[in-house]
Amino acid sequence: MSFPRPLRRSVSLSPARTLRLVVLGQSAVGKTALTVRFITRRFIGDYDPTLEMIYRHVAVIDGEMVHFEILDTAGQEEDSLQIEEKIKWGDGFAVVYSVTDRCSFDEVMRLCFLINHLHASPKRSGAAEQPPVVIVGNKKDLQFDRMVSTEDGENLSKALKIPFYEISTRDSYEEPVAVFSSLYQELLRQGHFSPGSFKRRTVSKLMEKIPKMQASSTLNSAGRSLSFNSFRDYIPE
Ligand SMILES: Nc1nc2c(ncn2[C@@H]2O[C@H](COP(=O)(O)OP(=O)(O)OP(=O)(O)O)[C@@H](O)[C@H]2O)c(=O)[nH]1
Repeated sequence: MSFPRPLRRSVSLSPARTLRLVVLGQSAVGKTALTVRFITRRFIGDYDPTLEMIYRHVAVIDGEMVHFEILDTAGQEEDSLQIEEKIKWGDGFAVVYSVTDRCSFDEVMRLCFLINHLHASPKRSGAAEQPPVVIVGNKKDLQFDRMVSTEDGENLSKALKIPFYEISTRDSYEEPVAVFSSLYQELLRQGHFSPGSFKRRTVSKLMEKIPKMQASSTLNSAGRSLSFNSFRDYIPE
């Protein structure tokens, strides 16, 4: 998989595409760790439980500049209206569970159905097409604490016809990249973007209240994304 590609100066970039992704799942499954790993390449061990956060990140994929807006949701109980609002906001979805937490796995199916229900719209190209969703089984490094087998994840993936990744955000940078990359590729395949379009939509009142974090990485002379030193280095907008 060729993602993300270093920026070469000779590449002429089309106008940016903006891709809104929502990371869903129960508390402590690793949603923030996954998002921050993708954006910064680093695994940062401890976070306070997340309130909603939108991360912005720019990556160059196959010569296209892609603006990611990633909504890292709170895993703690929310009312269903709030979750629905967030799901409606997104273009693509990562539904995360921890292989060490059976309850978090049981929640995946409910979230996937909710996403399909809310995005079943004639506006989507190919009415029968599902919105891009991936199921992510995180923390596979914790083999001794495992409560959900790989087979469980694969069976759910087959039943729901949704791609499945079992990953360790702690041990791998490539695996989180594959998760976000596959959502991008699927949105592209579905023709969700008009070529080179810069898609902006109205941000709902609820989303305006969500604190935003700017995480657009700059590119150094070696053509690699600069990482942030720590979570605190993000600059609030
Ligand atoms: N061993 C291991 N620990 C992980 C991994 N991913 C995340 N964690 C840890 O799991 C804990 C929870 O991670 P978070 O990213 O805060 O989880 P979250 O889903 O965002 O939690 P909420 O904000 O409460 O919704 C942290 O202590 C992380 O360091 C992983 O792949 N392996």
